[in-house]
Amino acid sequence: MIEVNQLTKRYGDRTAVEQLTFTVRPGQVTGFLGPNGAGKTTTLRMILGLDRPTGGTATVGKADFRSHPRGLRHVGALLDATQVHGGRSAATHLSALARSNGIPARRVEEVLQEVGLAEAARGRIGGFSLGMKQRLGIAAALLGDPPVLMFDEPINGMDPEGVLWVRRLFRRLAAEGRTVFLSSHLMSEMENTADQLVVIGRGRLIAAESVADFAARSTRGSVVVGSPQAAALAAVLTSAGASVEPQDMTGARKLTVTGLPADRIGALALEHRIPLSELTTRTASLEEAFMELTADSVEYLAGQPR
Ligand SMILES: Nc1ncnc2c1ncn2[C@@H]1O[C@H](COP(=O)(O)OP(=O)(O)OP(=O)(O)O)[C@@H](O)[C@H]1O
Repeated sequence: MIEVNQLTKRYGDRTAVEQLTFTVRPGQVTGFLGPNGAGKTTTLRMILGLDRPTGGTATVGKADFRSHPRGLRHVGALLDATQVHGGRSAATHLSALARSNGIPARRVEEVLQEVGLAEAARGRIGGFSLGMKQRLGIAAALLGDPPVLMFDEPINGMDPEGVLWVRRLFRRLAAEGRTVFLSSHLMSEMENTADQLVVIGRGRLIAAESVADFAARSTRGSVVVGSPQAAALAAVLTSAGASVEPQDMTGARKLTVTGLPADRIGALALEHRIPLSELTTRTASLEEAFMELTADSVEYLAGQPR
């Protein structure tokens, strides 16, 4: 369990994290989402005791992380996969970590196997791809067999096979009863991986709820309607209170309608003797829900100075 309470971090007059409060529970994968610069890494660093909060607290298993002498047995974390000594081998790197954390040496081989680096274990880390470095960082996090695991953007640089592997690994770790907390700036990465979401924007909490609840909060369901008489249909629907847009630049025969349900649109078309070629309800995707809820907190919007 990770508990964050009123956590705040300021750098001079810049506020990176503002009064964040949330709980990350065991037995589930929790996604930590926010646009670039939202404060995810800063929050993870404070939970790990690597940065000192300006205010508030972050505890792991009821204890401040710094009070645990054998850190890696308690929390495994991957923050920046590129921050490893390039001259060492993966095996040497992990062996050093195992020694300094009082972890049996046999765990090194076990985690190397687990992350698929057994073959590459004796080669220099300097020659590793980003995806391999991510695997090595995950191996280090798993080394102490900890009940709590935190990963900052773990999927960056991974190929599709690696993404699939890492998703299965996170699901399995959660099924074993561990607390699994993953950051990402992409909702699509969380859609198939996470049970719960903590969403932040500009350092503030936007949502802390299940993936399903988060998706349901997006109000923007719409209906796609196709008709050979799209212009006449648009006029009818608009006068019935809907808002109507052509579905794409070329699709003069297809409309995206919000504000009226599909059955009402069908009834109106029948009433006005307008034939329909399509009538499809679209629920907003998780990605759309995320963009909608964080729209006010994106730091850098293309083409729109703030
Ligand atoms: N050491 C620091 N000194 C000054 N400002 C900082 C420092 N670290 C982070 N910040 C600022 O705090 C804010 C939050 O940064 P952080 O790296 O935590 O965001 P993030 O959500 O992890 O973003 P990304 O997805 O881009 O990695 C940013 O505006 C960043 O510029």
